[in-house]
Amino acid sequence: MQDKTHLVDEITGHRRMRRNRKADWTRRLVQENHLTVDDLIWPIFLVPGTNICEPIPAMPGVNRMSVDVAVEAVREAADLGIPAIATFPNIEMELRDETGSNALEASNLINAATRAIKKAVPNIGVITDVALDPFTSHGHDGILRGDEIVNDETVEQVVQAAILQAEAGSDIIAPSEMMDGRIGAIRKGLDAAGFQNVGIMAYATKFASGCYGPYREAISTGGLLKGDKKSYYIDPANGTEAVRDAALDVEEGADMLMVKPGLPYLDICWRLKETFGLPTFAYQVSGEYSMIKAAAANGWIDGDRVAMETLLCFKRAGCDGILTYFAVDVARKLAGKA
Ligand SMILES: NCc1[nH]cc(CCC(=O)O)c1CC(=O)O
Repeated sequence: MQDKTHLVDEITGHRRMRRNRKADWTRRLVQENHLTVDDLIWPIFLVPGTNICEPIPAMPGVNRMSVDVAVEAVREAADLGIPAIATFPNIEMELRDETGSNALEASNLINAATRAIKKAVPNIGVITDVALDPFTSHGHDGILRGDEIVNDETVEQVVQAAILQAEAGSDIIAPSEMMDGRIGAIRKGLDAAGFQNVGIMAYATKFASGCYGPYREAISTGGLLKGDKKSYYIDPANGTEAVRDAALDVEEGADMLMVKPGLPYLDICWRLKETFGLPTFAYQVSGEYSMIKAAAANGWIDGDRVAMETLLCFKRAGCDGILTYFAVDVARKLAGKA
């Protein structure tokens, strides 16, 4: 019989991958990617009123907050070193209409929150979405005429909404509605209004995903949505189309790119970073968060460990940062406070 040790040596020669893995110190020494608090963007949900902090059942650990409560939560996030937040409003049903006209109110919920947050916590970045879905009675991101989401009219309105958000103090406009030509139009509109320093993070590749369910519960659009968003979001089957779509956003003046959802689309993160070299972000969306939370609640996975692993994987895939509902928990953990 042949000597088994000898057999392994013959196959691997002197190469032994496990030498670098043998101890904690070697593993730390060769670690290629790291997650730090600087990588985190925290998405938060807003509700009208005061002193409200209501749990979102489909997203355990995530709350809808009135502006006063949100300000304190954002202060804690800033103290932990989180660089930026992204805000999403749950607008009163009475204010929602066919065209999402509340998006054009200078003091609507999202703008009121931006003003209060920038006043109380000036050193945290505020990123605001200009899609119309929180404001429309049909839950679509744009203006619905018949059964069509009309592109150019939506873009015009989105530009006006972006200018109002910039006036309120938003640092970065993040348009998620995937209308064609929106990045260029928003850039022009912001510049003409004197907001050359307000950036644009393009939801460059937003896919028609099943992973947005809990978010729609959070801002109460789930029950409203007629049909689906396949006529404006990208087909999950299409990678090359996603790169082309992002190329237009880059050409039109995007400062940063985002991929959404995150984990099932790591190949897109990688391709965008390799192709354009712009700061590239992933949005680990509500469904991704809830899947981890649900499995952890059942005792099937170690939720904290899996959350950290997924975030690190975004870094490995080339992302400069991640929008994640885990941001505050993770920041606490990174600071040794949890
Ligand atoms: N403009 C829509 C929008 N803005 C943020 C999310 C999803 C975020 C998440 O799931 O965490 C969506 C998706 C949608 O409802 O179609």
